[in-house]
Amino acid sequence: MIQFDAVHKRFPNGTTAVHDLTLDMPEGGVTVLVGSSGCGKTTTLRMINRMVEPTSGTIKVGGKDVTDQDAAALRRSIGYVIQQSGLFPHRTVLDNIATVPLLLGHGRRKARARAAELLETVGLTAEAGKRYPHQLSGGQQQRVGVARALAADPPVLLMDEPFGAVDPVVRTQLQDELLRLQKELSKTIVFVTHDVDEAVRLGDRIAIFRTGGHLVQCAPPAELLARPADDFVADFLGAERGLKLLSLKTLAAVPQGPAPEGDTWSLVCDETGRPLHWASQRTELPVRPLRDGDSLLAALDESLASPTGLVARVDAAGVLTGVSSRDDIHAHAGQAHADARVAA
Ligand SMILES: Nc1ncnc2c1ncn2[C@@H]1O[C@H](COP(=O)(O)OP(=O)(O)OP(=O)(O)O)[C@@H](O)[C@H]1O
Repeated sequence: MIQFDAVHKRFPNGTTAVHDLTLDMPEGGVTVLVGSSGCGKTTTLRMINRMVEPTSGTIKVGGKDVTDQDAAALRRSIGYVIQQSGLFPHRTVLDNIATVPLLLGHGRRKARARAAELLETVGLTAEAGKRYPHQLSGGQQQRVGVARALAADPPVLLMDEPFGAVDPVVRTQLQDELLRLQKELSKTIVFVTHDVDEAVRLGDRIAIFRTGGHLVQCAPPAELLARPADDFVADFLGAERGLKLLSLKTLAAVPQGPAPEGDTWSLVCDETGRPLHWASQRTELPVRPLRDGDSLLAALDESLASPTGLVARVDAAGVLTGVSSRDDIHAHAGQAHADARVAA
């Protein structure tokens, strides 16, 4: 757990970057800091590992006041990932990842073995480990940045716009990877972003700041979307709050029935039962089969694209389990909103 208690940061030039911040960031969860440019997100993050010192107030990590600890040792014990990956250009990828374990006194062999393991964890090949950072794509460099931050197995990971400089497709992949890793590792993560969708996707809790370093609201994404504290938060979350909420709910509970046969449209599957397309006498249209873990938003989208309004459901192996109707999906979407309003 990371605890901010009445933390204030005023820079020598008179700028107040963080104003009286009291905030708990739960252990093993992802707390996302969002807000417009200059509202104090990075300053908040950097006070956790003492790259910036607060003017007043206390910050505790795991119950210990950070100012009671040696700043360099503290920094090494906390993973830190930034937008431009911050890799050493003249060291190979493997050596970059091994940096902190080496600093911590692990032998060279052990540090490199750990680095090789991590390379795989973040989805890179052993061959990539031999290259230099400039020989990797932006997305790959960010993966190396994450691997390097994880190398000393720190309980806390600070991530400052780590996926801000890559294209939307790679960004989604990196978010997926982070969610997968987090399921296994349960780190306490503090993640800064400008992107509301990224915040909703990754955050267990989202803290919204406004200019002057004021925290406006901190809540789980569903609660924030269902009941923003004020107009600032509502505006910041954007017009499609309802749809964003549906991105948090899965399709699992929506009933399914058998696929239609002998109708105008039929669902054609291959010999193993995997859906191929919708077919009528005159034409074929694509099908996007969904799994239980896919979102209600994806289901709603597919039900609108589907010529029958039906969504093909598949199991983990991609084999058809049934279809769900647009009406049933819509009903669950409405229920998700009602539940969020009650829970908020
Ligand atoms: N070293 C510094 N000296 C003076 N002012 C600073 C310093 N670092 C940051 N600031 C100011 O403090 C405020 C908060 O900055 P910070 O970088 O924390 O915001 P941010 O929310 O992370 O912004 P962005 O989203 O643009 O990265 C800004 O007004 C910034 O100009």
